[in-house]
Amino acid sequence: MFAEPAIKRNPDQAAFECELAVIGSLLVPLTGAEAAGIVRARLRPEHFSDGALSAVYRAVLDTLDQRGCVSLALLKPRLPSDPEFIRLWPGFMASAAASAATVYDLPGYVDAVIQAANRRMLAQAASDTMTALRAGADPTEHARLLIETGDAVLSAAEWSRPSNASLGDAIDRALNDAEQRKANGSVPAISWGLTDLDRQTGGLEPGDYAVLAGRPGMGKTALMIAIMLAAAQRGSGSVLFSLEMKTEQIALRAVCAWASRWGEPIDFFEVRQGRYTSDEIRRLREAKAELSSLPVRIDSAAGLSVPEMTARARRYRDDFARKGHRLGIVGVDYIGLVPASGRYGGNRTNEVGEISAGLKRLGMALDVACVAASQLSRQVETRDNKRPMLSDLRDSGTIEQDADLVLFPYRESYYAAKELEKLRAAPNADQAAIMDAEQTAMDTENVLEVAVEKQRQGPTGSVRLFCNMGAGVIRDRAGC
Ligand SMILES: Nc1ncnc2c1ncn2[C@@H]1O[C@H](COP(=O)(O)OP(=O)(O)OP(=O)(O)O)[C@@H](O)[C@H]1O
Repeated sequence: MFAEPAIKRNPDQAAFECELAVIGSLLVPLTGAEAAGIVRARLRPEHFSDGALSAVYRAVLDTLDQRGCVSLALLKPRLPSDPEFIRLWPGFMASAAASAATVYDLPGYVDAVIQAANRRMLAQAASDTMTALRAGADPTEHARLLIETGDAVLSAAEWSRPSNASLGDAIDRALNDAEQRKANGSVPAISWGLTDLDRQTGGLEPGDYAVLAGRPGMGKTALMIAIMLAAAQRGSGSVLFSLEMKTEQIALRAVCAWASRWGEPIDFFEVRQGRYTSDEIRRLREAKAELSSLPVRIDSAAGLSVPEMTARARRYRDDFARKGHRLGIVGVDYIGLVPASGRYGGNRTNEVGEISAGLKRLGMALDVACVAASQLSRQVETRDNKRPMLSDLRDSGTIEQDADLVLFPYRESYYAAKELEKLRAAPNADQAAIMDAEQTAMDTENVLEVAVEKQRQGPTGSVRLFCNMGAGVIRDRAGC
């Protein structure tokens, strides 16, 4: 066994031997490329216990990619140039080649390397925290560090579920899903609770990241609440992280919307002012009883970061599971209020990119759909046609790339009402124009368009839903 200090500084001998076996497997002439396919998806250079090993791993993968095979001569230009490393690495490569894992055993070795990396990371965070706390450091800052580290460890454990990498198994799962849908009449894995939107998108899948983007007032929050409640009613537990509104405000909107689904609308603004009839309060109490039995949680803790949301969502998921429910949707209202890590020194585009990628990871790690609201810039309103376009997301970090689905809720009535106000306030009011505008405002009052502008797994298109913004109702138009 090769064990000189420049390569092997970490005391964890067993982990080091696994790292050696992994690198060795990539050096085997006939199966190196296959081994690379197995390790690449899960093992990152940082998982190795030593910078020199990370460099070797990276160099071997790059060489396999570009040349299709590895040899000491091909690797040499890609490796660290410090003299001690150069002296030791031929011996190290010989040891690695001698202890190579077979492609059959490789997943187990990869697990062991990741496990050891997580052990080191967690131990380091715990030891740094202890040292800092003993020296009087701010506990909240260190609690955040521990949550972030714990989240990274748990996410890695969830990513490493067996069989995810096998194409054959994945095809089986996809075909089984398709058969099940055929048998159940195309019931989606996670329904939006809105038939037309389900038809347009096929519903949501665990791991999907969907973004509801629009200007303020378009109905993003109302749509988010409607989706959460309807999904829960159809059996998918849902958690809404509301960074904008308090739980009580969301709850009032939810109960008014639920009580108003098919009857006379109950305006949440009026109820909040204490203005309601005895019939309305009776309907609200009935709606409350129904909603209380649904697996829905509203979490409005201020300033939650993505790792904090992930940690909390995991707890909600486990809590639901204990009660026999499955967490299906995690909603975030809205991305602009999620704090970033500070790594990008205030560069908001990069920060939004970090948050967006984190939300995609949250969905993948917890096997749930993540639905996040995002506010578009004023630029949308400088155009005659104020319907948003994908290019309006260009300033929003990598949202457009990260999202599996991008939906633009749009209410013509919002602009029609403004136009009417403007016409009425004009000094020489044009009566014909006012009548036209009144007609448009009336025709559009209960219409919410949702444009599906990006869908990774299907076509784009637009659906028209019924809305009553005062009551927060958003539902299918059927029966209107
Ligand atoms: N009683 C009411 N009658 C008509 N419209 C109403 C009523 N109450 C609220 N609204 C409208 O509903 C919209 C707010 O909906 P919602 O909060 O879902 O939008 P949003 O897109 O989330 O907005 P923001 O980004 O500002 O939070 C606003 O345009 C508001 O004017």
